[in-house]
Amino acid sequence: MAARIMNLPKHGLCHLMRTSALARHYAGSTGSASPPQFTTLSVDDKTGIATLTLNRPPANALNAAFMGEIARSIKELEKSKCRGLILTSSSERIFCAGLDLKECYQAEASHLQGIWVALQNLWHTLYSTPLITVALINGHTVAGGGMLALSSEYRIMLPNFKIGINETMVGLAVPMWLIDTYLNVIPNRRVAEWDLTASRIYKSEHALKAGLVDELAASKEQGLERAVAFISSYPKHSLVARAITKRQFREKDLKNFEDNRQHDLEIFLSNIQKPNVQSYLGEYLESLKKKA
Ligand SMILES: CCCCCC/C=C\CC(=O)SCCNC(=O)CCNC(=O)[C@H](O)C(C)(C)COP(=O)(O)OP(=O)(O)OC[C@H]1O[C@@H](n2cnc3c(N)ncnc32)[C@H](O)[C@@H]1OP(=O)(O)O
Repeated sequence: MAARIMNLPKHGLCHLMRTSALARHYAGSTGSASPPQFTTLSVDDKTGIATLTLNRPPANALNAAFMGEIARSIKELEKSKCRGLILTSSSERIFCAGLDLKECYQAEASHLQGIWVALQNLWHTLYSTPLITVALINGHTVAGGGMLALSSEYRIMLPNFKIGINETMVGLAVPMWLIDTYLNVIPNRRVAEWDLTASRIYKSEHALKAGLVDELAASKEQGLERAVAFISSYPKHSLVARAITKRQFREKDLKNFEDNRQHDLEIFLSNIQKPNVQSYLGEYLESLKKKA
């Protein structure tokens, strides 16, 4: 396999910017350059398929630097000759545990802004990319991790893991763009509403039945083979038309998001800083620690 590891540029978050300026500043921006810290990227030159491996132990929890790195890799791949992207994890247990809750607890408003804008940008970049995207979910994936999986076009999951969007359980409302993303996969509005209001978490086998994932694979190796097969099933001559068609399906959600980007940031900042949400976050973090 003709594979290469790419070094891609890094983010440069300025935590001192005011809310509105910040949202404007980061709209369409994924930051400036420096070597990757939390991901590895390999590209197979023969197939044009890239594999981006999330590597921020122990839980691939998303902080601003990590999210900026993922988004920048996607943007770089779009400029290259790549046709497809496989997202996977270096951990054998966790694909992604969502936002880094430790960084959301008792944090400065400017830090929270940086996290949320990075999440918005990552969602926008992944959801809108013309690349063929596959999430190879080789571990638990919840909340922001669920967002990564659901924003991809195809999901292959290993058995006995959990997937879902549990924001309400953490005391946070699910943003509209994430509801739209969920509906793109589970178009039954009643099921989607129930899942998201109840913070429903599916086991792999049930997620397959519900249509939340597309295939189960017995191992990561088998999952990678299936992901390559999925991406390769699109003939070369169809790629431009395919990308335009994908964009058309997702355009309304992307526009809704752009129209409400600032408002979405304000809602997050107001919710996450409420004393009851912060106090619940503290207890939740304690409960995660006690499990160990
Ligand atoms: C206002 C609008 C809000 C809209 C929100 C839209 C989008 C995103 C929001 C979010 O993402 S909120 C994040 C919510 N995430 C969670 O609730 C996940 C919590 N974690 C788990 O449920 C479990 O850890 C797991 C992912 C199911 C894995 O379970 P497992 O038993 O395998 O591992 P643990 O022992 O629980 O965890 C290992 C290790 O990782 C630390 N950790 C886990 N999750 C997080 C996290 N989200 N942030 C920071 N750290 C996390 C956990 O504390 C353990 O650490 P150590 O004790 O080993 O140091």
